[in-house]
Amino acid sequence: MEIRPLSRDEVRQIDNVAIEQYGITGLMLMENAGSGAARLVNEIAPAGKVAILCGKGNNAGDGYVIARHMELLDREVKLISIVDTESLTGDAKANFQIADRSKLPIIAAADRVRLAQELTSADIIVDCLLGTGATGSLRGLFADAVAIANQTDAIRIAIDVPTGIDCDTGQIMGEAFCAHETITFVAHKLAMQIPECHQTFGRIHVVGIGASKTILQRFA
Ligand SMILES: NC(=O)C1=CN([C@@H]2O[C@H](COP(=O)(O)OP(=O)(O)OC[C@H]3O[C@@H](n4cnc5c(N)ncnc54)[C@H](O)[C@@H]3O)[C@@H](O)[C@H]2O)[C@H](O)CC1
Ligand SMILES: [K+]
Repeated sequence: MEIRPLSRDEVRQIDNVAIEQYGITGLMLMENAGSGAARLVNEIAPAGKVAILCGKGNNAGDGYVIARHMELLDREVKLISIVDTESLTGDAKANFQIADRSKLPIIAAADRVRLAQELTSADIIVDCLLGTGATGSLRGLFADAVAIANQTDAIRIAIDVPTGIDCDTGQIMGEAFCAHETITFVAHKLAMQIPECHQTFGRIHVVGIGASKTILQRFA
């Protein structure tokens, strides 16, 4: 089903309708998002060590789901959290806990040096730092993580939206994760129509998250 490019607010509406009116839970949406993204990462880059950079919100939550499914695909994967995992909440916290209890490697990278160490050894870097919830210029280690990732020769795959670019306006908030591939959920985002942004998004793939046709029809 072809959906026109959506704004962050429209994507949020889909989430809210799915959860509040249809009884689809946020965890179901995140599981669909993460498992679909994991399969696509495996297709795009079928070999090599995968490092998943995680921030604080549900984009990070996707990363914890992606890691679990990458391991099931027999891939070598590690998670790098640039925030204190104690600060995670909601569905992101739930999937962090599942990943942690599943003994998936989760590294707390609290500074640039550790980030650089962990990222230079990765063949594929998956950006789960910020998604549609990003606001303003990148703060703290978020800017460092993007800069370091951009300097590696790893394959860079952004989840939902590359960190550092506004998904509606295409404005770059400091520096943006320069993705070779972007795996976005439900539909293209408005900024993906802006020619100048194409080098930040790279090749774009759309993954459904289980919101039913009746929900999506309003945006067809
Ligand atoms: N329907 C869907 O498409 C689904 C999308 N999913 C994923 O959820 C994210 C959106 O999650 P949200 O928690 O709203 O936002 P983020 O993960 O982007 O994080 C926001 C979080 O990060 C901090 N923050 C915001 N701006 C900055 C900044 N400039 N510098 C540093 N830190 C920042 C702040 O703490 C915010 O709370 C979406 O993109 C998808 O990946 C769901 O998984 C499933 C349904
Ligand atoms: K991202």
